[in-house]
Amino acid sequence: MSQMIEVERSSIIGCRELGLHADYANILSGVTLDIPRGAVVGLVGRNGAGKSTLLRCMVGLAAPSSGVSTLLGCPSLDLTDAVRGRLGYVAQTPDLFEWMTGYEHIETLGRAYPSWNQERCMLLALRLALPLGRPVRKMSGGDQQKLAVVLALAHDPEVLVLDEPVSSLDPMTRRDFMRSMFSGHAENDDAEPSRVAPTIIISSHLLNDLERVVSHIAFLRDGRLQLFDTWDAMLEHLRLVPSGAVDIPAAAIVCSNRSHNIIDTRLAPALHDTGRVMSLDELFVELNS
Ligand SMILES: Nc1ncnc2c1ncn2[C@@H]1O[C@H](COP(=O)(O)OP(=O)(O)OP(=O)(O)O)[C@@H](O)[C@H]1O
Repeated sequence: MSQMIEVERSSIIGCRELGLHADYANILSGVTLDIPRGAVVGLVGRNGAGKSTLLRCMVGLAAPSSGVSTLLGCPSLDLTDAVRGRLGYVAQTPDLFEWMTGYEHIETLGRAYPSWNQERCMLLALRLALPLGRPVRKMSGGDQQKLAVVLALAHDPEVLVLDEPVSSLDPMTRRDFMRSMFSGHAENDDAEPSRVAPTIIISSHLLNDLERVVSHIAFLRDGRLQLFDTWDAMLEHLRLVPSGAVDIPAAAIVCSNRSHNIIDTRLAPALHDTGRVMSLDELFVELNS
């Protein structure tokens, strides 16, 4: 069957009807989304929802059973070296060499990327207090995670795909880390004013951290994209309404559980002042109850 499925030209990452079937289960089903340039997308969902699998499809490390994914206009399964050079990817388990020190990783990767920014790399490592002289096997899990992200950021990628990059970090380090990672975006652009902000997709269960830095949120449930929009639009238009409180047009119901409905007031403007705004944490719980 032809794979000629149109992807938005302006999208940095585009997925069309992406499906992945393995071990008699649908891990991904019909995932369609377009990530615009400069977006910071938080990819969230319960354990096993398919986040890592979707990210792996986006960067060409997993082959979908159906549909197509593109990155910087190139089919993900057939990325050119030039496109790979514009991508930074950090897997859930850091992809490092146990016997090599941080310095040796920096030296080796620095030689591989023409756009390597040694100054930025060392600055990030310093800010994050990375013990670069230690072999990876003697680093803590958090330091290994930090090193993997510093290495992914150091060639100034246009696209960053990060799979739970901060799960092992303590709250202080996480705050510093998020600042370093998102410098160039929104309020952080005073840190490196001349830098063009990369497009970022980041999966994480740390919703309070995400809420502060994302432009968009993608909710994945059981391999399906449940909701994808800007976080501002979700705050502006989504409301939590107790079941039975008011008559809601069916089209405006995003999701219902036993006690509540989540409604999109763009489809029911009369209900704009009904119900209440949710934090990302609350929205996550309601969408997954
Ligand atoms: N290679 C594979 N073969 C078969 N099943 C797989 C494979 N990789 C992942 N899965 C299954 O696919 C589902 C989605 O896994 P995935 O790791 O993408 O979820 P996730 O949302 O990233 O989870 P977590 O939040 O726990 O990291 C899980 O049920 C997992 O067991």
